[in-house]
Amino acid sequence: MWPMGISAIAFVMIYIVHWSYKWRNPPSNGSRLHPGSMGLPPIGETIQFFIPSKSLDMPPFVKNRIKKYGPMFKTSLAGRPVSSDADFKYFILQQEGKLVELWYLDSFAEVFLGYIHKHLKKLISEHFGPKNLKGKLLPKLEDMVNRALHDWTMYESVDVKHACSTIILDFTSKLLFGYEAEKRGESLSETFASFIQGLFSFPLNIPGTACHRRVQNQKKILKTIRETMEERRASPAKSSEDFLDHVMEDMKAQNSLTDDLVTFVIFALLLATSETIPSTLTLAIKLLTKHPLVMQELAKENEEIIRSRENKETSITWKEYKSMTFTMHVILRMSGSVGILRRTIEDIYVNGYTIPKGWTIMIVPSSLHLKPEKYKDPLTFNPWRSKDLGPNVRAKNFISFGGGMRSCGGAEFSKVLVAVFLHVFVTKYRWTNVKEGEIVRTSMLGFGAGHYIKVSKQPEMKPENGDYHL
Ligand code: HEM
Repeated sequence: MWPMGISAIAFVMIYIVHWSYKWRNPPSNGSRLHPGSMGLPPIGETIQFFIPSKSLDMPPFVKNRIKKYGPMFKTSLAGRPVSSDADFKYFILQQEGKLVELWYLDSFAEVFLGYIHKHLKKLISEHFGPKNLKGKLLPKLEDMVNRALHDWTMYESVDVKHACSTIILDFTSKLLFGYEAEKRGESLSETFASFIQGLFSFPLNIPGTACHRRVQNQKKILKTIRETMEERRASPAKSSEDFLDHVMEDMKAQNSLTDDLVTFVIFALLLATSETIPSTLTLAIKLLTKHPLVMQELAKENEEIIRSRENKETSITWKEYKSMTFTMHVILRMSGSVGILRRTIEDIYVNGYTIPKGWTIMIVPSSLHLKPEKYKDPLTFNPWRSKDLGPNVRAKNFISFGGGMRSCGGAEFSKVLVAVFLHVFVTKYRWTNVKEGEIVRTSMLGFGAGHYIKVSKQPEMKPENGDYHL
């Protein structure tokens, strides 16, 4: 009996050692894989990857490995072999469908981006792109910001990210499917906040858990969108020329556009706006508060725009927006909250190493955005620096909105919204910190228990050479 037991244990141990060896030395068809560690099976280095960082600097996971192994390293996340690049991100983003394809750790993101690209990119661009922004949305956005900031002055403190998320979701939900938060007496922001919290929870769907709340909240929003579709089918006269109306028109000709898919895409677009722009704005406000001289410059530049108008009451024109030199590039460059994943569909050879077919390439924007060789003193807050770089250098060294065929469909909308928000905020309001939110970077950018400010109206626009006091 004993010898059999010992043989069985020995067999299991040999199997584990062999499995572990194969895991740590993945097949490469005889070519050289770049250095790095695959961690321990089956999770590899997933836990280290998800440890939150409390700084705007490059995520320690990436920074430490670049220091140890060089700009390219291999690792393993969620059971899959991953190669992280530092130097050829721009190239990879141009290789969609040739050397790489879309792939996400989160199947939700993959499905969303896959469908959107295939069916709805043109429609998204018609609604969120420069033409509609220029012709229709710009004054509406300014009006929305004016009303929101006026409301903020009524509170002793405002959680910036949450408050931004509320106004942006109210705006986009109307744009997408005519949802009128004010009339309904309910903004979608609470539901989304709860959904997002649940995204990073343990995937156990039992009542009382964050995961359960995520599922319930997702269902609730999907139901609201679906009901709107049904109402419109029942009484077409109610149509309002929004995104949903246009998709429903397309649905008549395209069988692949099912109710489920359309509902899901609208949900995903709401999700895209609910997290990204609010984080950017919160970081902008946080950094401006810390850098009064930058704040002063920004206020002067924006006041000058108003002063040079013949009619002071008019809203921002497209030309004025384009003349604003304070860009959100600097904020996004420093926030680096979005990671981009691709799967190789061919072996890729780089600098004597191979990234085998089927591997994941992890594009971490901050390892490019915070590279001192590309941006001198990368963590210094200088909103005007990207202007000095020139458009070509900037395009290659800035990938917060992705690049190539799959670049962000909401990039211009996001840029306009941030510019308009800051324009109104610095020319008409002032603020003080109530409670500073600590930076927490996971795959998204968070601010601890929230970044709270007190907002008040500026008595009047300051004289031309007046100082700006926070
Ligand atoms: C600060 C704001 C935003 C950031 C940083 C951002 C970032 C990104 C990135 C990095 C991608 C590329 C993903 C990939 O290549 O795998 C992307 C794609 C996309 N984004 Fe955004 N996004 C923002 C706001 C928005 C908004 C407001 C919308 C909605 C109107 C939006 C809609 C999309 C769509 C539709 C795609 C898919 C494009 C395609 O696959 O063809 N984004 N975004």
